[in-house]
Amino acid sequence: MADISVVKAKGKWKKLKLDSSLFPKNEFPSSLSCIHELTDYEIINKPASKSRGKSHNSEVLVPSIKKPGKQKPKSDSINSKQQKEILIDGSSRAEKQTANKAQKKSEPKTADGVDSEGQVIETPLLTGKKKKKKNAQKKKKELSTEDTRSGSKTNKSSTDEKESFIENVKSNGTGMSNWQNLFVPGVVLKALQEQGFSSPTPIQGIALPHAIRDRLDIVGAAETGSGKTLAFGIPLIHKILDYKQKHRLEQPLHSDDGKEGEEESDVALDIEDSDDDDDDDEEEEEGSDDGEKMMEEELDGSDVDNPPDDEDCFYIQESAEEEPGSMSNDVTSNQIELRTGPLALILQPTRELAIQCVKHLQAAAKYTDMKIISIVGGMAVQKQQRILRQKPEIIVATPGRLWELVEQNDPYLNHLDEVLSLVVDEADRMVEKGHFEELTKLLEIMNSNYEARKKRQTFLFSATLTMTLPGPQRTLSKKKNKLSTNNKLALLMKNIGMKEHAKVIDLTQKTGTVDTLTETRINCSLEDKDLYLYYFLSRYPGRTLVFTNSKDCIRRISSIFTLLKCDPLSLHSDMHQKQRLKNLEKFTASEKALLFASDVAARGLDIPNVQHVIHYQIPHTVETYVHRSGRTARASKAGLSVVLIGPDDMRNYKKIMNTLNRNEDLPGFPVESDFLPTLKAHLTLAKEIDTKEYRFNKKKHQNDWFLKAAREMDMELDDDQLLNDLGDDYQQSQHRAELKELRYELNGLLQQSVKSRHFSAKYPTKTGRLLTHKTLEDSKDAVTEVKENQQNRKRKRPIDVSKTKCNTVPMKKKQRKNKSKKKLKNR
Ligand SMILES: Nc1ncnc2c1ncn2[C@@H]1O[C@H](COP(=O)(O)OP(=O)(O)OP(=O)(O)O)[C@@H](O)[C@H]1O
Repeated sequence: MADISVVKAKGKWKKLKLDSSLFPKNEFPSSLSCIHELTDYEIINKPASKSRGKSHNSEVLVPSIKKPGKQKPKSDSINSKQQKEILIDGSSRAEKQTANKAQKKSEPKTADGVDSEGQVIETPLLTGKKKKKKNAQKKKKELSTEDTRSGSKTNKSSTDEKESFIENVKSNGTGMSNWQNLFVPGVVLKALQEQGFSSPTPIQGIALPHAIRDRLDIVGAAETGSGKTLAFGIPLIHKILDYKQKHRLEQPLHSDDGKEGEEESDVALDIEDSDDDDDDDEEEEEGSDDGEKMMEEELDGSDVDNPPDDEDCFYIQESAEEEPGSMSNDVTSNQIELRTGPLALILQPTRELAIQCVKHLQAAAKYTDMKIISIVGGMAVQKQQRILRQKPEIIVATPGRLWELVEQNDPYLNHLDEVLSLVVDEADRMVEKGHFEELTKLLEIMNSNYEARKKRQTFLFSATLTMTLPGPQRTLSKKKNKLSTNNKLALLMKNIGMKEHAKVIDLTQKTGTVDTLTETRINCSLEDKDLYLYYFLSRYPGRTLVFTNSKDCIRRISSIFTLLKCDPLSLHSDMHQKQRLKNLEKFTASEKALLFASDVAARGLDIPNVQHVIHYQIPHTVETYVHRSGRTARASKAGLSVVLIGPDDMRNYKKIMNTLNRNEDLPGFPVESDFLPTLKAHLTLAKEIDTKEYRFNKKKHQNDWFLKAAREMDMELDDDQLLNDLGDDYQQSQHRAELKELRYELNGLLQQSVKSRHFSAKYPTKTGRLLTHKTLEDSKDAVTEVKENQQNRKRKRPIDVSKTKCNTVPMKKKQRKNKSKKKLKNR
């Protein structure tokens, strides 16, 4: 084990002017905003302890910055505040204070000087005094209760953070500078820049420093499409890069193509040229030239025994710890590290989400050698076991399949309890039926390793997390369900081993949905739902996602709309995984694609530029409404949601609106009724064909099944009794001919353009133009149409919600009585 160098501080920390000449090749690290220099110190060499895992008090690590100029000796002892400033360099004063608080919070939970992950925390030795410790503990207690509370206070502070973040972004303008101070590794920044992510989203801007710099567990709630994946994904990548850097071993260089060397220099573009001046030859060539002394840090950073009880001392570990959040460029694949299991685990509720999450993370980790894979149901188990043998750093999994592999004693998954980071995405969904059991079993295994659990960083994210967590005005319809979900979530947070001082970031709005989403409704009878859907799809072609409450409904409307040449795709849980993914791909590929989906697609799916979401039936829960609607209007883009409200949907619709604090009814979607008769004719014909085909095929299918079963059992069937009557051959061919004719007729109708009914040869000339038939396609985009319609209505007369036919906001009893009295009078 390497010796430890102890630094005895003699001088003061002095702020240096930032100058690109301080860095090799004039590469000024974009994330750096300040450097302090220790003006005088003495290095005392101390032998390192042989025991690992022991606490070490208050190591303070020298920032890995090339020291320019000479150091002026000064006699003052080191000031703790100044030390901290160095370690959280690049952050604002407020951030520094937060960091200090966060440090204080984490101290008493673990051994002194080691944070919850067993990493060295930047607390000076001088805090050893009892009184100060007590104060710090008191403060920590206050802070942690404030943070973990999901009530208004936390919400308010998240809102404040959001406001100040938005202000910052505004004042910074566009450009990657908005990522500064968020401690994003340079390699990741480079990938983000390539993707055009010039600015972090609010959840990213707020979560990243807390996760990376403060190393806090995070409970995050933000609207759909707000970039939550990277809000937890970047800290994960950061942690793994950090880990790899600390645990690299020498490995024969890959001399074949020199690719890695190239990658390395690429990677160095945006990154701080820090302390990667290690023993590795290749890195010496590529790396920094300042000749600073570095050493490898031990796995948990706690290898220092008996630190001197000297207030002015701190340690330089041989690989000097970087400031929290900073990351060197030393992340290429010519290193291996001592690990036997994955470093991070992300749990997702659906297969599609897991696969999508892998894609997002792979894009962000493009310039690292990190392996990120998915373990999901519906794929061959053997194939997944093979992939696990490649030792991926990050596993994104659905609980069911992961548990199956754990049960089969997969050697790599035997080390699941050692992961450094754990994410439970869509956490409120994960505690629902179908996931909770496996999740609990997985957590039991993961938490069996107490030490690892203490070090682990945990993230719980969802767009509707705070709807499930108790809070003001978040009441859900069924109290029983609500309680059980709350209990489960509380249980999850406990079982998951989230730390007491987890940071709760709630950026969800009172209305539950994003500002860029336009929400509308169409009230209609049950039978007319198909007609309005057909109207919408024909008039506003664009990538449209239609949600239904049942698979049977998807099957029915799929076949009708196929006959109507709308080319629908479908997605539901009864489909084979391959077909599901294929359909998703097709939907993503075409700008005018139509997808009929069950709620398996409601959460998380990030399909670019979905223009419209239609709720064919109102969902059963408010969360589902929010998630379904959130498939459009993502990443600040505009989107439209239309709810088709039949009489049966009214109750749930009202409840959802109430839960989402809507004082007004959703605006009605403007429908030009002139087009409806023609569309109805198409639809009627399509339904007739569908019914006839369906009935015949069903009977035929049953007969085939019976005949096959009888053959297998060597039985003779009495045709008349058991088999459906399909008619004789002649009748059957007549039936087929009839269907063919109907199809021919329908196709003929579909080829004609749909015109408005009310056109006559007489027309008003005052307009100065000849009025012609309006065709169905003559329309603006749906969002513009809704907005213009709303403006026109406002101009004409103020909307009195209580008098509109489609009013769905619950009326008070008294109002209702008055209304019926008036009606009686009028009669
Ligand atoms: N900083 C950024 N700038 C621009 N786009 C971003 C940024 N971060 C993420 N995105 C993009 O925004 C989209 C939505 O991100 P993401 O899927 O993470 O949202 P989410 O909050 O998890 O949504 P949901 O709650 O629906 O799961 C993605 O296409 C992602 O690539």
